[in-house]
Amino acid sequence: MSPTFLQIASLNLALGKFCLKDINLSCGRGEYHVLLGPTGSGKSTLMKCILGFYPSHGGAVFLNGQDVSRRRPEERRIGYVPQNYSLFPHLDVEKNIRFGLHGAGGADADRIVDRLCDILGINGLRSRAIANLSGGERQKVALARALAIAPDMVCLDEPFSSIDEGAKRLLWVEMKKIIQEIGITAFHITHNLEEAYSMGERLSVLLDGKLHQSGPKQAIFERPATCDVARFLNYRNIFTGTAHTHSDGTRIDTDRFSVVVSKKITPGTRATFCVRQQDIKILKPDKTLKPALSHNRLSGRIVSVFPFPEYCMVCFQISGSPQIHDLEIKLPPYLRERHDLYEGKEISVAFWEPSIILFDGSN
Ligand SMILES: Nc1ncnc2c1ncn2[C@@H]1O[C@H](COP(=O)(O)OP(=O)(O)OP(=O)(O)O)[C@@H](O)[C@H]1O
Repeated sequence: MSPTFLQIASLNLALGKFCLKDINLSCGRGEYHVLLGPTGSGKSTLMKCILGFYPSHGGAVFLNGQDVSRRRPEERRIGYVPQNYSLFPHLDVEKNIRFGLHGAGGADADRIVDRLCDILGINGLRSRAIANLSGGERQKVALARALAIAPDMVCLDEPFSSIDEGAKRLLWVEMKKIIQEIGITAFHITHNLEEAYSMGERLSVLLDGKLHQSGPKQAIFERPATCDVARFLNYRNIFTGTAHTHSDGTRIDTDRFSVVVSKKITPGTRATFCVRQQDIKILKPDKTLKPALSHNRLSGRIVSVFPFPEYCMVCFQISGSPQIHDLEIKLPPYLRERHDLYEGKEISVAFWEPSIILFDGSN
């Protein structure tokens, strides 16, 4: 991570029944950081603490090493694009952007507005009324207004929520490029997993007012730290079982099956783990099993097959299990034909150890 620019230290806030609980988060200079969480998890509230709209009830916000917790919003030099953009409908595009300059005029102000209109590609919109702009155009005007103060950081609250799916993807790329070109730190909030993955360099996951995980995006998407993060990221196949000593590490017995992991876990403790859907292999009956797969092999039947265009989803029931299905397996579409997968077929599946994610607290 580049040198820290934003640091939130042990921040607490209570708003009615909702609380932000002991938030610790840092974001490097020039980093594009995405705060991810479901609706109502407290993302906007946390952003408003950074902006200085809410005083915290304990803890501090540092910008560039300075404690800004007692500074007013306008003293923090943060550009803000609110969720609905909050553009002024009675002013045209250019006047909206100039508003960001707090009424300053003169050659410097003209130069800033010209540059922002150039960078954002909105020169042609300068005299247009806000009411006649598309969602994407409004978003660029809101961004230009936020950038007019030459901030050190920009906070973007769900900037694509009112833009249709197709346009969104193009804007993800365009907006990130613009912000990187300007070279400022971005703090962006969303509940959209694809948006977070496409735009963020580092991510933080906020669930019910608590920060569960913060780090490089691959680490979060590939190794969620808690089962709540995993569930939010659409992970399936989450189980809890009891740990037992095993010659290769630990055997975890769930009520339906056992897995073996190399980590040593105190015998008798409960461990929660997940088996990644895309890492479960369907075994060919005639092939000898690779040793790496031999510990974690299960027999059963296919309960259903969903051939989606991008992948094939197979629901698998372990022999003798009382559940309708135990595992969801995600395969590339061509494997459906190769393995001749259909409802009711008896199959064996296996997974190697790296596809088993042990969650924090499994000691
Ligand atoms: N001023 C307030 N007084 C009392 N409760 C509040 C206040 N502001 C927000 N809340 C509550 O705090 C919780 C978090 O709200 P917040 O807007 O931060 O969530 P969010 O994660 O940004 O959600 P969304 O994605 O829907 O915008 C919600 O339950 C909300 O009702």
